[in-house]
Amino acid sequence: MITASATPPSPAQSPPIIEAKRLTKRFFGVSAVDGMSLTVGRQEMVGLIGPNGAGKTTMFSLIAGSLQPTSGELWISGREVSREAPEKRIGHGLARTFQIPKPFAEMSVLENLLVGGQQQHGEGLLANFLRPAAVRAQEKALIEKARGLLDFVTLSHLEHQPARVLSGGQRKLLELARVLMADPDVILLDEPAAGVNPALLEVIIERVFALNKQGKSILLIEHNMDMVSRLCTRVVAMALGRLLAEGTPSDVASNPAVIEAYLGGGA
Ligand SMILES: Nc1ncnc2c1ncn2[C@@H]1O[C@H](COP(=O)(O)OP(=O)(O)OP(=O)(O)O)[C@@H](O)[C@H]1O
Repeated sequence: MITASATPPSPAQSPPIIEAKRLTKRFFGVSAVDGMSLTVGRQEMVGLIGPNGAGKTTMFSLIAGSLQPTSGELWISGREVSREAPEKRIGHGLARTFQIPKPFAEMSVLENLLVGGQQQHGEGLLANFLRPAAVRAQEKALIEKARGLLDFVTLSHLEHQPARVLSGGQRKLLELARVLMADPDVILLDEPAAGVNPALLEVIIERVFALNKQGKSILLIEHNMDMVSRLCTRVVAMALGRLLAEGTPSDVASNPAVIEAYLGGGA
């Protein structure tokens, strides 16, 4: 018998896609992140701000799994993943971009998307020998997907160019396309506006907005408050590894403790 409980939960009812509970990371006795909690709801776009050295990037590394917490817990979609490897978290729909993308400079823009390390039949010589048609079909599908994503990030015209010719902003767009190859549900975006010229910045803002509208949850580290307030409904501010304030972009930007942290470089 079908009951009401068989209905899939709405975004509002389902557990947060990211839930960090009292995360702490100490390096040689110094706490880069110190009892930090935050949540990102399904289809939510949350800004993570704070002065240099606040612990934002360390927080991303703890969420992505490239760093293990000294203490605290991390949950993805209601499942505890605190000790899981980064690859397993990717399998749970989590992706992360880097502040300074490092594409393979001599490979073409398209090839950079194809080396994304997806599970392919063609990975083994044996598979190539035994199932050549399946391998070819999968390669074709991957190329089509990569081309679609290059179109989405407005880089189609550069498909065959080596990645080294890309500007800083174009590298950010390629980085976005790279993580989209894995079909993530939630994306950790690390300073997508840094070093990007104003024209391309508008493209990045518009593309990030479109991804959120498509249903992707986003946690955005950004110093550009204009971008944060245009994109995010909720902002989390941290300083000295701790939560400082949380609320709407305008509430957080006018919070005296946040202003003091930016002026004084701490909290
Ligand atoms: N691997 C490490 N070893 C030692 N200390 C570290 C390490 N990584 C980060 N830290 C320290 O932890 C603190 C937080 O750094 P983090 O890079 O997370 O800050 P941030 O908010 O991302 O800064 P920014 O805005 O400048 O990128 C800093 O004091 C930094 O020096």
